[in-house]
Amino acid sequence: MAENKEKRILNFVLQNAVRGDPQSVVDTIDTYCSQKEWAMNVGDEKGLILDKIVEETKPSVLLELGTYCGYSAVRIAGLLKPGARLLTIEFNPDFVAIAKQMIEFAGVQDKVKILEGPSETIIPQLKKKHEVDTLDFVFLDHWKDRYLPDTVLLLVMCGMQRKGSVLLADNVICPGAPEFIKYIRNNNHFKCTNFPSHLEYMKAKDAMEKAVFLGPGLESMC
Ligand SMILES: CNc1ncnc2c1ncn2[C@@H]1O[C@H](/C=C/CNC(=O)c2cc(-c3ccc(F)cc3)cc(O)c2O)[C@@H](O)[C@H]1O
Ligand SMILES: [Mg+2]
Repeated sequence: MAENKEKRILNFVLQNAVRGDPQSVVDTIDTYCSQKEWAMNVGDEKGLILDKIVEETKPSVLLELGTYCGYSAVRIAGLLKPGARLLTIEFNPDFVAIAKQMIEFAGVQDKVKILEGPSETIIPQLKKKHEVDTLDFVFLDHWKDRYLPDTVLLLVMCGMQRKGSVLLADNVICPGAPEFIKYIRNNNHFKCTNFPSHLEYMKAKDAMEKAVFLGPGLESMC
């Protein structure tokens, strides 16, 4: 198996984190990625913003786009109430394998289900194949130019957002998601809040955008 950065991150966790302890896994990844090799995890500073928004939303059904190594999946799962579940979509099979082991090591495999494949294919399957009625929380952290099309897909799938559903997008400054931001801030069915922060493990400015769905207008009733 080719040794790559993601494998080195996983091995560092397996050797240094406490099995069954999500916070320990998150802290260990942050230690490795801040001291040894940078990686595109949401990280500790933006992670605290993510934590707060998950805790105040008290979601039961969550979706993440872009699992990568499973850092945010483990972080979110550690905050969920009993019975709540996180579906996380990832199309890179190598990253799926890494994230699966990361999630199992953290002991949150009963709360997290990795859906392997492209979001544009899996989102339309959520209702029928994955028994999702509506989503309480969606974390966008995949390719930045896919934030907008996938948000529209989630809305168009009718009922994928209920009144009060929360969309949280990483990296709206760095690398940036300008089309998504323009759309969501001008859509009067969403109430948006920006959370300034910094790029994970760096000094560069970044931000997260929270968009609360206010409910469908008559024109979008399905
Ligand atoms: C399009 N549909 C898709 N369906 C399923 N999985 C998808 C996916 N797109 C991407 N993915 C996966 O999500 C992940 C992609 C994440 C993209 N994230 C970034 O590009 C990113 C990039 C930076 C970054 C910032 C500054 C810089 F200099 C270099 C990088 C920081 C971040 O926090 C980021 O999230 C991968 O695991 C990829 O395989
Ligand atoms: Mg990110």
